[in-house]
Amino acid sequence: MLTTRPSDGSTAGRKRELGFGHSATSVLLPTDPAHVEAIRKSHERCAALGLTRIGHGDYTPLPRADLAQAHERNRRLFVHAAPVMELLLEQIIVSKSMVVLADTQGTVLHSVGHADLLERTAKVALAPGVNWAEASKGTNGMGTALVTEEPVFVHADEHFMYANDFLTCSAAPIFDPRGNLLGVLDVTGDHRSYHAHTLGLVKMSARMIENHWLTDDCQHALRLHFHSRVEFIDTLMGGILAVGEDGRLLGANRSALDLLGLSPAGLRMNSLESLFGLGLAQLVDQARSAAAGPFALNLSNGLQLHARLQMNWPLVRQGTRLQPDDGDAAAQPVEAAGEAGLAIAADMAAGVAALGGEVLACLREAAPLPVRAPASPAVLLSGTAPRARPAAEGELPSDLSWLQTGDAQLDSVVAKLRRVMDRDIAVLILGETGSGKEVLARALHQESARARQPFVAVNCASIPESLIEAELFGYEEGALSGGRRGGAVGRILQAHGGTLFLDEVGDMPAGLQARLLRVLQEGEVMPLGGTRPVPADVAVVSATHSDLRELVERQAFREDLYYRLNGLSVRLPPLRERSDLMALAARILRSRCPLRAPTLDADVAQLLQAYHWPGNVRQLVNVLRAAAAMAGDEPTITRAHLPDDFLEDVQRSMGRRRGGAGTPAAPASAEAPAAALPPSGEAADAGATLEELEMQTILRVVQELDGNISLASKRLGISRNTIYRKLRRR
Ligand SMILES: Nc1ncnc2c1ncn2[C@@H]1O[C@H](COP(=O)(O)OP(=O)(O)OP(=O)(O)O)[C@@H](O)[C@H]1O
Repeated sequence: MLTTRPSDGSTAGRKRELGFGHSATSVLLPTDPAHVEAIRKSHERCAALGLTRIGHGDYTPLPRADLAQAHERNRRLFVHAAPVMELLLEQIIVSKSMVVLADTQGTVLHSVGHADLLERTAKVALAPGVNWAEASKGTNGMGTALVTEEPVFVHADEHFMYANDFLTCSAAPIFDPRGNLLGVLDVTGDHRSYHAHTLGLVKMSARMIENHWLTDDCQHALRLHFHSRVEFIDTLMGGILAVGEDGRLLGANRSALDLLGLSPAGLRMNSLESLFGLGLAQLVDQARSAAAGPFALNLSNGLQLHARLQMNWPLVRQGTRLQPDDGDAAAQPVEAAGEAGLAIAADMAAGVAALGGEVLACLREAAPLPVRAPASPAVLLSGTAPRARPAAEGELPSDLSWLQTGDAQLDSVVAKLRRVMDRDIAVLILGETGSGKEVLARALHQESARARQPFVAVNCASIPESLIEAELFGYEEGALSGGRRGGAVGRILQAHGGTLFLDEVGDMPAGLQARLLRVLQEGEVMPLGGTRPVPADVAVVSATHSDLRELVERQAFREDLYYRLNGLSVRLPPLRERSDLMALAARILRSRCPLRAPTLDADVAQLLQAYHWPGNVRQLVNVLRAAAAMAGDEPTITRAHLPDDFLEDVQRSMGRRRGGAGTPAAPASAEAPAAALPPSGEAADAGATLEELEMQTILRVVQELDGNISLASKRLGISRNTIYRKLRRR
């Protein structure tokens, strides 16, 4: 523990006595004014949010279903990060620390470290599902790095809450090649395990994840690797630019932005021509004439860079354009396709060497007890990095056929979509909440020619109205008070080349509808505060549970936008109308327990088939996940394993059906759960409309659960967004 705590929480007097194992040693903490200022500002933010230093924060993990959704949303990040995290852990294994990955909301997605590494309490607090956003835990590595979007080190009493004084954290944000924040990587340990190089290792690891993301994203694009020093081209310090066949810049790693002095928004405004004064064909010619070696590139500011080109397909020249070879034997790949990016392990080994060979030695020496033997250099260099496990929950569709589990209505939806695919026809998906609209949109993207490009989902109902414009269109630096340095690329441009999924599109504010229409018609976006429109090539898929036509009639939705979005509309059937419930159930159980999925006993199967599923597939997923957990190692799920609230609901709806009383067994509205759950305690208002009954039920459940929207969403079988939206409209 720290021997002293400055009464004002300041970071002055930074030479602190730290107990290190049994032998106390003194450590010089960073005195960099920028660091001191960053911590001070973070404390100010926490105080402004009403947090107190004596507060403890809530360490309850997200409910399982919400965590599964977070895993699903961040599956790609996990796949790229997991092997890097294992290797990072190897480097710090002796330092009593955990390596943690959190999403942009600060929710822990994955953490690795040995059970003995941290005291149990801290280990539990770093478990998946716990939130470390600055707004909930005060100043801390993950939360503060997410707010500032800069790497940060938070040591001992630099944490805003005294409860976290015993920790030391080093965190670095992770960005995609277009500059969008993906999450944060962090090393947290007992404060006695402080080591000056940890932040360096974390930054390096975050860059490694970003480089692998870029290489994967742009594996069919041409990549320019460069640095001002030739020996650094293929190191973590090397810049990488991904270039499209037409010379457009598709993405860059952080080193490239640093070397070129560009922000992510600035990248979009530039091309090969504007940066290097060269077209793509000339660049390739230059690379070829340099034979196998690097070639020189001159920036307009006079700086000389050394570069090499890499692509995974041969190019042929067509006049001034280049295009993939269609069989011309004379066309040579600029470089052999075998090298699909640097191996992660080799990256780490090179990175450690770059940080200074003494790092590992220091970390090892500092440790009183090596917990696990570090990987041998042979393992580090051979490229046999630990493989990422597939995310435990939530399979993702690989294409449309993934959705064909035996329902004729679904088959017909898939057939229609295949007919319009890749034809620049906007698709509108209609369906009740939880029926799988986003899953269908993803499957469509995966099967389309745009599959290697981004799929960007925007939930128009969950973004506050004041932020949605900046979120969609992006902004230039200075255009937004409180905006980030360098501006931000909006969601539309993030989807460039890929698919933009507008969920709950009926909730888009009226003012924005006109701007969106212009983007769709003109194929370009003007970021807030921008002076030049930026081309945006996106396939648009939108979804809604509302009756858009009715919104148009009520003039709540623009008719011209409606027709623009509705090139083809398809209706996803609600689960109660589907004939493939058993096949879906089997899939969900398989994804939950891949090795030994339990089966359903006949009674449960009958019950599931008779139920009307107001929350659709989402509710089925929740019920089966809970039942599978209850069943544990038992091979069959019986009624006893089903959640109580679900059984009560089944009984209530069956009772209603038996009693008749004119109550439909299946809800009539898309947002139907309220119809399935009339208010308990007092009798429902006989004269109330279905909508009013629904609202009464939502309010009752939210009240019963002390305002816990996540639990209410599980109980009602509708998404949290839907609850928030309905409560807002009250
Ligand atoms: N065919 C399917 N197989 C397995 N799981 C599915 C399938 N379709 C949907 N799901 C699961 O059901 C849940 C809800 O799906 P999704 O988010 O796509 O619904 P939605 O209609 O977009 O919901 P909302 O209207 O609330 O946004 C997710 O957990 C998803 O993984």
